[in-house]
Amino acid sequence: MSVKTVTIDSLGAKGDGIAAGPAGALFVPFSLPGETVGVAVNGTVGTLMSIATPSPERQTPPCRHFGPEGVNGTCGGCVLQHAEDKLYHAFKRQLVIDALAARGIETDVAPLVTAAPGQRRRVVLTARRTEKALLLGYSQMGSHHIVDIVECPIASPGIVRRLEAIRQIALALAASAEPFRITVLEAENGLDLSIDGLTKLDDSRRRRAVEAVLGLRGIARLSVGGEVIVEPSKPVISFGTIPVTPPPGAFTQATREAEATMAGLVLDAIGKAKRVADLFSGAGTFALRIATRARVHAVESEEKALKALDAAARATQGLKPVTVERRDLFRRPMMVSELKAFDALVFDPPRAGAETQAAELARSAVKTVVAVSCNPTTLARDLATLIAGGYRLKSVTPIDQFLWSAHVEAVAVLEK
Ligand SMILES: C[S@@+](CC[C@H](N)C(=O)[O-])C[C@H]1O[C@@H](n2cnc3c(N)ncnc32)[C@H](O)[C@@H]1O
Repeated sequence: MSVKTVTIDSLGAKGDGIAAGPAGALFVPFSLPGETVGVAVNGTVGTLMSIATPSPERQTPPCRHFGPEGVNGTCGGCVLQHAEDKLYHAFKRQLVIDALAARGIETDVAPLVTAAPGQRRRVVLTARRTEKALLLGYSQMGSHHIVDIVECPIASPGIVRRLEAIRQIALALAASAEPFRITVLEAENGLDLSIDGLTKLDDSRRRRAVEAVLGLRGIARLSVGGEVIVEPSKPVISFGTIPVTPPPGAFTQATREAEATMAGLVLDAIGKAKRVADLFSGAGTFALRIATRARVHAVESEEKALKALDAAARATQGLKPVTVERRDLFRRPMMVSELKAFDALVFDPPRAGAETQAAELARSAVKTVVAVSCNPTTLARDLATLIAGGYRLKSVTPIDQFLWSAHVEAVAVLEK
């Protein structure tokens, strides 16, 4: 390993600074464009050792776990706390612009809808018992080491306030030094904790975990491997005005604010459409809101999510008809013949995108299509397919949901 002085030219897609290194691009985490930095070079990665000329857009990271002055960042949850908002926001929007341009799509990308600290209602923590205590936090960047957290400025105050309670429950569950994951969702009536990766849960640990939850305030449900262990009150979140109990560990948008923005864009785009399909619907984030004004068919591969959606629709007065279909849309996309039933369609796939579905959709006559995405690269690929099939791209809005990460959401509206 050698130590070198380099100047950072730009930010890469993962938020690392990029410099010209001896063997091509050198990626330097926690550096910013224009900075001259000392780095320990190991292949294509430079570990930041010192900053000779800091960028005027460098700021003191708000979280103590990010690393001293942004040098040698420790907690793997964030990559860009050291960048001022203007630079950080431009970086996020540019991720979408670049991904579209790489597919030959030149369009006006709307300003970024920004995120603020304290908004995350859903975080995924890792816990591991040690000889003396319990580590609870995020994995350190590039390693399995868990950074034990006492604060987390991205998480909602309701989660941060209960970190100690989560720690007590995790301690009751942990049988060995094996790490396990805790998905924490702040529901409207308390935390919904869903544990994965615990290989065994004997009766005494189960009992201790139940006692821990019942002795604490503010925990709505604890599940292990999808099984509900204790549920002092059914966790509820609302999609618009419609209450839903999501299944343990289910996908939910990570912030209410980003979800509301995405849902608003979806509802604006579908306008007065009467028959709408919601593909990759999850537990009904968009479908249930759409059902306040149009008939909706929700398609999703997770049975429990669909059950939650269906139960919420049945329990809510005054909605238009909602139908649900369990289907693997990668293997069995909705075909052109089926798509005839709809005048608008929303699709919100996982990071892999919706390649096969986009190909069918491109050949369809569905008038309005809204693509919601957490991955600009696959979004751009799927949009290119739709555009080649005759769709016109009306708008693309980037939305920040994962503050200080290199992830960005986007909502694209198309018409034929
Ligand atoms: C990004 S989430 C969006 C969920 C929902 N639209 C929302 O906003 O809450 C993607 C959803 O796609 C579902 N999914 C993943 N692979 C799928 C597949 N092959 N076919 C159908 N649904 C799938 C996941 O279960 C998840 O609910």
